[in-house]
Amino acid sequence: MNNVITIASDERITDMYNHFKVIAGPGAGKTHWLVEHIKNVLQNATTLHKTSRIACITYTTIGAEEIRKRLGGYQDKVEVSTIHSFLYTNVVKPYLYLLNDDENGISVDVKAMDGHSDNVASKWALRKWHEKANNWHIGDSLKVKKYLEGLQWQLDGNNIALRPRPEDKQGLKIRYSDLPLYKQAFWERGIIHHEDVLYFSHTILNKYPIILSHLVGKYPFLFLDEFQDTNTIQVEIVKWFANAGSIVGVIGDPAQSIYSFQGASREAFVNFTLPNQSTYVIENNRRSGTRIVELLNFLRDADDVTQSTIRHNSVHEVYFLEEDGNPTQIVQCFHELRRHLGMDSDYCILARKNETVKLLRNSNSVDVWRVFEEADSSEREPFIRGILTGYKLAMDNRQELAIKEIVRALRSNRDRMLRNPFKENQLISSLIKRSLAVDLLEYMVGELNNLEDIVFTDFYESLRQFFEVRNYGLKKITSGKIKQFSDETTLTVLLDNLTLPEEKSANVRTIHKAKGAEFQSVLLYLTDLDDVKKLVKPDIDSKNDDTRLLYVALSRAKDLLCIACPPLDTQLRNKLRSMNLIQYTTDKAPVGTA
Ligand SMILES: Nc1ncnc2c1ncn2[C@@H]1O[C@H](COP(=O)(O)OP(=O)(O)OP(=O)(O)O)[C@@H](O)[C@H]1O
Repeated sequence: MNNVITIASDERITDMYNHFKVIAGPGAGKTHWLVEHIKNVLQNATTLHKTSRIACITYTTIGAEEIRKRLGGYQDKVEVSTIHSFLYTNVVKPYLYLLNDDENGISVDVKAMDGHSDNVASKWALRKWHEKANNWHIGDSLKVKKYLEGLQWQLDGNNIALRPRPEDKQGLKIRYSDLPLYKQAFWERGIIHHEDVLYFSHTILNKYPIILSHLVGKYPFLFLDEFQDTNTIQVEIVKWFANAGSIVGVIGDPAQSIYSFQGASREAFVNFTLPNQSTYVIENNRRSGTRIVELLNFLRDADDVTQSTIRHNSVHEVYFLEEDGNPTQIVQCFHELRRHLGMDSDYCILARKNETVKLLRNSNSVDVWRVFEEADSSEREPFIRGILTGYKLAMDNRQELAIKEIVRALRSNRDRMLRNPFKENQLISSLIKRSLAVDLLEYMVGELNNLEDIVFTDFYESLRQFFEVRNYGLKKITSGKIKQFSDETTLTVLLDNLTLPEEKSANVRTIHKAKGAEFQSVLLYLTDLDDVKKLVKPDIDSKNDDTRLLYVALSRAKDLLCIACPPLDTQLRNKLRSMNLIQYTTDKAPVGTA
């Protein structure tokens, strides 16, 4: 790489008024460096005034919490948030009304708007969409649901359009011109999805660039971590901030770009440049032991970045295990190895797909939440999903987010009347929603530990009583499919099958949910031989994310790394051995090391 300056993760840069890009591999200390850089700017920059702050954008809310914690006493002058939350607070919430009813054809109930949520094509939304688009003939509701939930805003020149992911098309004949009608159904209720935040922000800032001048005054510095996973709409917005006067700094690793399905690409990061930008590289890996770093370097052989380890005293081998149709045995084997090596600190088991995570968690193979939704006509499913997500977040020590989630589950219309599954004509204010949410969370944290084995009917009844004493009425479950479902389904099953959008303490996760995290021991659980082939013949710069996903997973390990593979042929097995990976078998002795 040309004109690149190598720095250490604890090194201060002197030209803090230039745009910058920091490129570094996993465990190099990017986040550590960013936190120190923010402190440096706060201490020394002359362009930060009383009312201005530094904006620090992270990819996840867990990432934001971590940075806030590390900033300690410095956090008052820093707004640390995800790009969605930053743009929602600073652009969408205050200015979205400007777009209503103009030639964009956008009509959002701004008053009922309360944050942004996942795009879930629930029954009412599907019904509304079919009604608006008059396309009842499109069958296969499961496929349609997946198609609509995967919709993304794509930037093409000056146009932004709503498009499906290629893998969701599955022969469905849906007119692209009908897609905005799906969004419209939500917007009319004041519901906007995460991806809509980007769309609205882009449209607002494009139409009213004067807002940018105001934002640049408020945020003279804008830093973005994990920028390799930024999509093209975000890239454009960030460039607008830079052109309008903010000092922009982006940090990332092209080899860890794993969100192509959301429109991110490693090229967008590699090619990202701003006028007079300084480019820095941090070379070492401070996280992982020697063998792990060797394997990581092998995977990114085609790249410019070769890491050296700092942790020379961590020299554990990298192991592989072959599965013979018994995942439980593999997991036991991994724990046995941890014990054998004295690894008693944290661990994580990583898999590519949600289904594998479910299998490893012994969860139900039937999608119980979908059955719930199908069985009910009073929209209990999103309500219960919301409050139980809140409960799980609280158990994950994320109280503030938990309360937000419950507040959102207490949906009301523009006249502030509670929606289903509450009875009609019950007025609620935002303040009461919040106090109800706090009470409900306390109640669930206190009670659910003892109640997990009860059937849903009983849990729902206890909820009904909870609200009744607070003068709010939930509809009763009396008969029909929902009654049968409620009598047959335990709360434990519902909780086990509820995956959080982000997880902080789960021991079994998808690779995407382990981004940025680190563990003493990692088991990467591969179910597909193609992944093993990618491991032995990696392509880190490829258009698809396959090799990079493996790379992200492997680089989460500090000391012990194990890879579980499906049954291998001799050639593949020998190839792994030639890469210095040690086979660990159920008879406990690592093959070839006894
Ligand atoms: N200068 C430093 N001094 C001491 N420890 C450091 C330093 N820099 C980083 N570390 C430690 O090294 C580990 C990796 O750092 P960090 O999480 O910042 O890496 P990263 O580059 O953001 O990694 P990834 O891209 O994999 O998320 C962490 O445990 C961090 O506390």
